[in-house]
Amino acid sequence: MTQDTRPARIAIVTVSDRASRGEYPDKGGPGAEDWLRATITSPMQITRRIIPDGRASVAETLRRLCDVENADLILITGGTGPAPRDETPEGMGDIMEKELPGFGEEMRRASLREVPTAILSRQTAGIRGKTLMITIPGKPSAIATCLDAVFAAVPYCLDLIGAARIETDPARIAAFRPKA
Ligand SMILES: Nc1ncnc2c1ncn2[C@@H]1O[C@H](COP(=O)(O)OP(=O)(O)OP(=O)(O)O)[C@@H](O)[C@H]1O
Ligand SMILES: Nc1nc2c(c(=O)[nH]1)N[C@H]1C(S)=C(S)[C@@H](COP(=O)(O)O)O[C@H]1N2
Repeated sequence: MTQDTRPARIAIVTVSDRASRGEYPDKGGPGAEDWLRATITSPMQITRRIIPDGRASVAETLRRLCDVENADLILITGGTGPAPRDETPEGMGDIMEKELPGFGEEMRRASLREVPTAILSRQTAGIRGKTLMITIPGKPSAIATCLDAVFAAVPYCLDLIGAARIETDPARIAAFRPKA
């Protein structure tokens, strides 16, 4: 395990046909950024993208963020459901090297306390190189629900893959590092 002390590079990708066309303002991207800024206390650089739904659109965007922009962490919101245009998991699946299914299991469990349709989301997480990618449903309120449920494991996951080290505000998320 190598430890990287540079500022963490974090990307937030909103996947939505209508938000990408400007038919409604994107609330997911700003919501995710606010959540991260309130939670992560170590230096970070956050970038945001809004892209249309679709397997190729998601795969190309994530590949570039991983391989060219060297993101440590990517949050992807939207396109995880069963509708024909919902292909975020397929797009991420095309470029990820390892899946971390526990993320999806726990995020769905937390969401199920709020909406019975939580089981319609195929959200998951995966690794490509030194990048952790986490998918979240498009509903803006799902961001806090899902990140609250899993983020305690994210700093150690980043340690394990050789990504930047991040610290969190323990009042919001107590990062768990079993070998610290
Ligand atoms: N990025 C977003 N910003 C604001 N609201 C959103 C966003 N994504 C989803 N929503 C809201 O959540 C609802 C359900 O999300 P869902 O992803 O199913 O939308 P959708 O109808 O598939 O959107 P789109 O056609 O743009 O992909 C949407 O109808 C919209 O009201
Ligand atoms: N926390 C939370 N999870 C949620 C929802 C929600 O409103 N809140 N919506 C569900 C619904 S209705 C769908 S269709 C799926 C997929 O949403 P997506 O296609 O926008 O990713 O997420 C599910 N998970």
